[in-house]
Amino acid sequence: MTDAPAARRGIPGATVARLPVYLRALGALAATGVDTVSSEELAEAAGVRSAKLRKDLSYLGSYGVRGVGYDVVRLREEIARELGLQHDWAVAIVGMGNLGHALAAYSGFATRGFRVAWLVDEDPAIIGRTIAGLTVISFDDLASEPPQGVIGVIATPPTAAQAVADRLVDMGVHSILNFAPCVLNVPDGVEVRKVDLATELQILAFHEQHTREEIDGIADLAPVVEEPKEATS
Ligand SMILES: NC(=O)c1ccc[n+]([C@@H]2O[C@H](COP(=O)([O-])OP(=O)(O)OC[C@H]3O[C@@H](n4cnc5c(N)ncnc54)[C@H](O)[C@@H]3O)[C@@H](O)[C@H]2O)c1
Repeated sequence: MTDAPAARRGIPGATVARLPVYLRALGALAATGVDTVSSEELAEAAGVRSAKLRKDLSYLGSYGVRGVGYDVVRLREEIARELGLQHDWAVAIVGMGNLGHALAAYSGFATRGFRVAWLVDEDPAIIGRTIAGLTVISFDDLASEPPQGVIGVIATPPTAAQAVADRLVDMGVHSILNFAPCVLNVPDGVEVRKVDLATELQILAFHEQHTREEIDGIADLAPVVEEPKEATS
């Protein structure tokens, strides 16, 4: 089912972005006791077309068995291995305001193999506080023992985000998840992923506006039905 060397060859970014979706769908199937799944069933559970799913999984060297489908446990392992999820990753959250608090308390990171290990802020009123069982430290504290293989999460105001990214990169961080609404400049070899709920809402607003225009347009084109005249005598 798997050709491991093939899985090491270049996988398109869009495919990588869908692998966690397949993983989540497979997890849900496994939880209900499903052993094997067809590409059509898995594609439907993941919300993609089955041809796309098959193409994506072919990059991992997974082709399934004709007439049987994919072994759920095995495919989960293969995707998890490709994503580097066989071991826990430590996460440092920088900026312990509203968002930082919520992220630190989010149990979904731990269940997916991400251990929030450091909480960082610059505000002396916040440093030393305990949030979700961890003590908030300063950047200098973090820099005194630069963490290895850590994923940095930026939850500071945008005005501070570039300086925070620079400090994380100086410490050897190669992977950053940026929640601040700004573009970060980082050297080659550093991967930045951006989360921006406001942008997502703007895209939905666009969709909503055009849907309404279509509905209004259809209403304008609808034939006018004349009310029956009442008898006068
Ligand atoms: N991506 C999204 O969908 C989304 C959603 C909500 C908020 N945000 C963004 O997340 C960020 C945080 O929002 P919030 O509401 O938690 O803000 P907040 O003001 O409540 O918290 C910001 C925290 O960052 C700390 N901080 C500032 N500069 C710092 C630095 N140089 N080093 C370390 N810590 C520093 C502050 O002391 C504060 O505790 C903002 O940029 C906001 O726009 C993004």
